[in-house]
Amino acid sequence: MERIEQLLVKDVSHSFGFKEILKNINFKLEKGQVVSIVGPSGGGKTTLLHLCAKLLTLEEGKIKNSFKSSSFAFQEARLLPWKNVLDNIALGLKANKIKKDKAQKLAKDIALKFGLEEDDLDKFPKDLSGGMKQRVSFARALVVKPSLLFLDEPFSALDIGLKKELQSLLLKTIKEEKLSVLFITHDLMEAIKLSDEILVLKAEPVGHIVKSFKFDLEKEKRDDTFVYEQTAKLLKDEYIINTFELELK
Ligand SMILES: Nc1ncnc2c1ncn2[C@@H]1O[C@H](COP(=O)(O)OP(=O)(O)OP(=O)(O)O)[C@@H](O)[C@H]1O
Repeated sequence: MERIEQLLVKDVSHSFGFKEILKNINFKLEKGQVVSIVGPSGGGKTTLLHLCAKLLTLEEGKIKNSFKSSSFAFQEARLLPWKNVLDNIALGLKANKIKKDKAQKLAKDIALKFGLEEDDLDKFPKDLSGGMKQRVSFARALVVKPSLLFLDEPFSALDIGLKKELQSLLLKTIKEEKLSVLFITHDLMEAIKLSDEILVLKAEPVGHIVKSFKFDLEKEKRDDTFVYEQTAKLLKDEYIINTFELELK
């Protein structure tokens, strides 16, 4: 029998010292699904993502991750400065004990797919633009073919063209490889474009989920008009207004 791949978060709370950051967080992420956590700065999004990815020790509640494998891409690319593009991408493959020749080939294929040029492959991170670093970071996260991908605001530092390009590549990968994604963002439009479900995390008095939104339209069919319309609708929702402390004009 095939095992069910899912991420189950149950009654999770977290504090740093005496400061409570998250309280009673519950949600589920299933195979092939994209769930985003949106909320204002300081609300505990990164803390929650890190708990889910086991980058932080869980104190209270349960997190059950039955996905076969997972990987992570951060807002800053976090490349190793002493390794070139190809070796940075191949890093995870090396950890998975894949032979060097094969690892280099897989790394090259995905680098080209993510818009890097042949000439870029032996460059070091210091010689790359921010956008190129982000492409490398994405390629590195996806080359290992994870079944679950954790994303920490991966598009926030990118210009609008590159943002759209990488988002489309991500959507394509999600569909083709049945990739599941948990990502955090404070960009509502991005969340609407990419998610099956959006969880709204409010900071006050302690980080908690106040509402969830689901979209029926397939992600590939969401054009700019859909995203703008849904954003306008959400911006009128009292939970969103309250969470982001928006003023109605
Ligand atoms: N290691 C830590 N030790 C102590 N406090 C921390 C630690 N990490 C985060 N915090 C605090 O926890 C709170 C939530 O931080 P977190 O980074 O999870 O929020 P966020 O919603 O991701 O914000 P942003 O969007 O600005 O990254 C903040 O008040 C932060 O100062």
